[in-house]
Amino acid sequence: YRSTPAPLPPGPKPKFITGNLHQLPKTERWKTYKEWSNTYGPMYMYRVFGRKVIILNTFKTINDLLDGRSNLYSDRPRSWMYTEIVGRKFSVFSVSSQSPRHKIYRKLLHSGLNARAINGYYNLMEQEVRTLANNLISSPSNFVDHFRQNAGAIILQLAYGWTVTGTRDRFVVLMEEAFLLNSELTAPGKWLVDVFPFLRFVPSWFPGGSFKIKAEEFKRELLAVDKIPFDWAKKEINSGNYIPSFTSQHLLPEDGHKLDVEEEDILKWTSSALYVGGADTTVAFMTAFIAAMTLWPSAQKKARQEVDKIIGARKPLFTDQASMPYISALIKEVLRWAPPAPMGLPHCVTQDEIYSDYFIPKDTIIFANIWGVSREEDIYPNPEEFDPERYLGPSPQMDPRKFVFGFGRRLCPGAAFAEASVFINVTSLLSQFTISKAIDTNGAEIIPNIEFTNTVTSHIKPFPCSIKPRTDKVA
Ligand code: HEM
Repeated sequence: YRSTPAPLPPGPKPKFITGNLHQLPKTERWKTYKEWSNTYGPMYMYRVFGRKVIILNTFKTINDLLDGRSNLYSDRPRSWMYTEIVGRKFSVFSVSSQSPRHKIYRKLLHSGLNARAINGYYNLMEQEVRTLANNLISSPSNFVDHFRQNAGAIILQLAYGWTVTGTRDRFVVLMEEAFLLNSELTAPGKWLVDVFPFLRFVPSWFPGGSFKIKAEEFKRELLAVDKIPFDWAKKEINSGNYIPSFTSQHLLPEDGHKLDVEEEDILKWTSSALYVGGADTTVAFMTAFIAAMTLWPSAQKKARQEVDKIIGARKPLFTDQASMPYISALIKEVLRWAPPAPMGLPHCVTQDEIYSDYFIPKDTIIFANIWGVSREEDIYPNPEEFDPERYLGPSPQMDPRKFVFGFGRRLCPGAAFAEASVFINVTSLLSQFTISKAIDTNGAEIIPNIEFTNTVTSHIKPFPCSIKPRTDKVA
């Protein structure tokens, strides 16, 4: 133990080798992390084997460090298994903030997701919301599958020019597998090689080396996710018969030059990041929207009044948002009430630091408890209550977009795109459907129990509700 210039942040007492692994919560971990802050304060540290992890639980600590000192706090943790052996080092989500690739990726993503680019996706979103509405009419209880198809169809067409057909679409299934693999691979404390890096030299047939066989499988499968859609798009583009997409726009640059191997690799990683970052999060949002509308009919009623007044029988346009304060507030409130990524993604600090009289060593993993901020009572009184009016009136509460999309140099590049796409979906669904509680066999309303999955993008687990075409409109 070397002496440190200031004490390390407080935290639960670690065990000798495994640290706090045995205490890590298995369900809705953000809730336990918020409870721990009652004991240890807004910033505390735990350990998993030798690795130090800090959880920031208040808007102030998060804003001071991840935004205020973003030049130091925007790295991602490296791990032997995930980033090195399975080879995810160059993925957009894992790339080091110190790698030149980080800036290149962000610039490229911005080119495909900025306000002007988003206008170009309007027809696609509009066409897909019609498919979504038809699917909801024919099988309303499968609403999550329909949201998945909707998000997948928009993003796969945007990224590769791929047209999704049905819920079991080949590429949608491929991408869904990637989510499962990624969450298995990144579970804390799962791989011994991250604790004892010398194990990477052990051959796969030797005791303790079998993880290498698993690693090869993961590598192959994850590579397929990035490569198969990209190679498909390339083939279409070369044939001359293709739907314009992010990939086609960059594979055929205006100056006519042919991409070299490195440029192609960059494009491949950014196209797949669009899907990985964009599909699951919008599904989580739309599911939470349905849950909120089921539980709070008065908010639904007010929102629908605004939709009927401003949009009436025509299609919603992006520009309508400016004249729909209640809908804008409702979208903010869904983001706050059920943040799609409640713990965000891990950040990592690139040098020794002091904050609030505590020492934060270089390479410490930092998580922002986004959900914790959404429940800070000083900022959001009565935080479990879904109430869009928080953001209206003379003294509005803080806009949750300040924290649900992440921080510093890692801020979500898809935020504006996500908002545009959920705006079209939310207004269209409110204008065409009534969402209410399901009725049990005795004719009583079922109050859904809201529970979230413990994953990076957290989804509300299946719950009963009723989604019906509005009786006052023609289905
Ligand atoms: C409601 C929807 C969304 C939410 C709540 C959300 C939230 C987040 C959060 C919390 C992060 C981590 C930021 C950090 O590390 O501090 C992130 C990163 C990212 N998001 Fe989103 N996101 C959403 C939609 C999208 C969409 C639609 C796309 C693309 C089409 C996208 C692409 C990405 C990418 C590529 C990153 C990685 C950025 C990096 O590591 O540099 N996201 N998002």
